[in-house]
Amino acid sequence: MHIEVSHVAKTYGNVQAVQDLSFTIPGGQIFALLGPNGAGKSSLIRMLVGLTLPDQGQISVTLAGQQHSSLPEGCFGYLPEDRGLYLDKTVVENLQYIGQLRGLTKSQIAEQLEHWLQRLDLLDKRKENLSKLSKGNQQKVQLISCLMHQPALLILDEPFSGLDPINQEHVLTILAELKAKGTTVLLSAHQMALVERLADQMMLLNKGQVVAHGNLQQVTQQLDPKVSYSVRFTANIDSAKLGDCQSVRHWQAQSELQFLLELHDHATVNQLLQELSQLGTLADFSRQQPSLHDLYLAAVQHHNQAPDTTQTISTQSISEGVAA
Ligand SMILES: Nc1ncnc2c1ncn2[C@@H]1O[C@H](COP(=O)(O)OP(=O)(O)OP(=O)(O)O)[C@@H](O)[C@H]1O
Repeated sequence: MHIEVSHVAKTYGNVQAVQDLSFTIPGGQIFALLGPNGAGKSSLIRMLVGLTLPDQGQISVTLAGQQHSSLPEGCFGYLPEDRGLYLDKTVVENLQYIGQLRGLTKSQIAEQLEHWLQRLDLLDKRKENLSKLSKGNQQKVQLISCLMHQPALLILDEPFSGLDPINQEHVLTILAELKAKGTTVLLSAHQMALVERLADQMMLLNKGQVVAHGNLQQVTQQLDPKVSYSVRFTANIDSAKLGDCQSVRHWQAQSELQFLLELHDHATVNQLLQELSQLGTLADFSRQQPSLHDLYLAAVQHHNQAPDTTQTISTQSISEGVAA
């Protein structure tokens, strides 16, 4: 299994939902699409599963040595954004029906049901109508419906949405186990902290464009993290004097005593400490590493403000706006 997406674009009316996207998913990888609402994640997924066609570009899928222009029926499990099970049927009825559609035998269905209902803590809900289940439990049933036929590829549109932290961890573990068995996974998500623990590749989208793409290290680099330093003084200082420090490029007050500082490129931490100690007694000093989540928020904000959004922000600073 190998998926190649080449210069794919999709427009709805005057909305460019997906703009010239290219990427490759080698078999056995977990590939995550991230991005704010309307970034184009679901539009891309719908093209991949063949629900819509790209306006431009190609999708090529290599499966067992054969090339296809879309995903062959039956080789993948798809969790759609609009969940599609029968609310007036029980959990078991829904899953039996899906299993039959997938060509599983009765005993295979029974085996899969036993395994997954137990795994996802749904055994006691098996005879309940879906309409009686919480959103999170409905989501878990929907997930089982994608897993029952043990597909080589899983395409999951927001698999973590509606799940509590414990169930998010459950799903994370299940996906990691499936990957270990060779399953390829393409998922979209908003939960960056979860995805960064799981994904081999991440593609961060905004307005249908790539903001950053690669493994965690590459994506972090592309988002151009600026290291900053947090300092807390034991007593009030004349904060205006922070702007006079030779080593300080930007500063921002976090409280009366605490400040966030960014260094000039040529400045050293020693120089900073010396200058700060002349302003007051330091109670605390630490290096701040922004999380991927924070970097991403800043990058999307920057991308949205840029007059020409066909440029990616990968080489631009994400730390503007902190008044000196
Ligand atoms: N069928 C459609 N008809 C018209 N516009 C659409 C259609 N599907 C998507 N769009 C538009 O395309 C853009 C991308 O939407 P898409 O659903 O792909 O984003 P998304 O990243 O999946 O967002 P979310 O995180 O909210 O699910 C949005 O502006 C959306 O309004």
